[in-house]
Amino acid sequence: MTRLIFLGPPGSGKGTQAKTLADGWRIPHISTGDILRQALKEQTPLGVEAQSYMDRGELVPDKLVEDMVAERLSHPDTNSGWLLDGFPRTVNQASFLEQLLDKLAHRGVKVINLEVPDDVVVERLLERGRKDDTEEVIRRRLEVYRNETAPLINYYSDRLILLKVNGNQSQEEVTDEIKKVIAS
Ligand SMILES: Nc1ncnc2c1ncn2[C@@H]1O[C@H](COP(=O)(O)OP(=O)(O)OP(=O)(O)O)[C@@H](O)[C@H]1O
Ligand SMILES: Nc1ncnc2c1ncn2[C@@H]1O[C@H](COP(=O)(O)O)[C@@H](O)[C@H]1O
Repeated sequence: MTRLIFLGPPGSGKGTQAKTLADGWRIPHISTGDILRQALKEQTPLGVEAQSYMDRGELVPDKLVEDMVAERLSHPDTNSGWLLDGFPRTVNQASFLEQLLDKLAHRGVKVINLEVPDDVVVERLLERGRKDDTEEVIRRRLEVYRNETAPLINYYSDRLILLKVNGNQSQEEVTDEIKKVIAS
């Protein structure tokens, strides 16, 4: 049973790796960013509320994403495992997730921390060209990452479930390293 949380700065390859592995293992890839972008496209109340935060590179309020993740993890397809990409992003969200997984009896979670230098992620994001991949918004997302999300490295390291992976190599090499570290 594989249950993985992907951590790492914007552009570190969380979505790329989570999608490849989820397709191969036939388990759900749960990306909070993708769910929010879909809600935005459909102009649901959630999407409308999230839009201004996303456009500015700010985090959407915890409660909104926590409800989304609780709803998604309640689907039966997650009983065969899951990959979480983009959640948690704050210590509050991590502590919410811990309690939720406890209630759902989802055990054996591991955290993959994709390590990629800042200059490399900026270059990748400018090339990706999503709506929030402008220089100004990227700068803000990196700042938010450092202030709000990076503390999760210690949070999960303290819980002895953090696995470091060099994200600054080819996509295939990163995938192989992830498979290796979770097996060891
Ligand atoms: N190992 C890699 N080498 C080079 N480019 C990569 C690698 N992995 C991903 N990319 C590219 O970098 C960009 C960012 O990757 P991806 O969207 O997976 O990152 P992310 O961590 O999910 O970002 P975000 O948190 O902003 O959604 C994409 O254009 C992707 O194709
Ligand atoms: N876990 C999250 N908490 C708050 N805001 C979030 C979260 N996940 C996504 N967001 C918002 O969506 C955009 C894009 O997310 P990506 O993971 O980069 O696709 C992010 O900047 C937040 O505004």
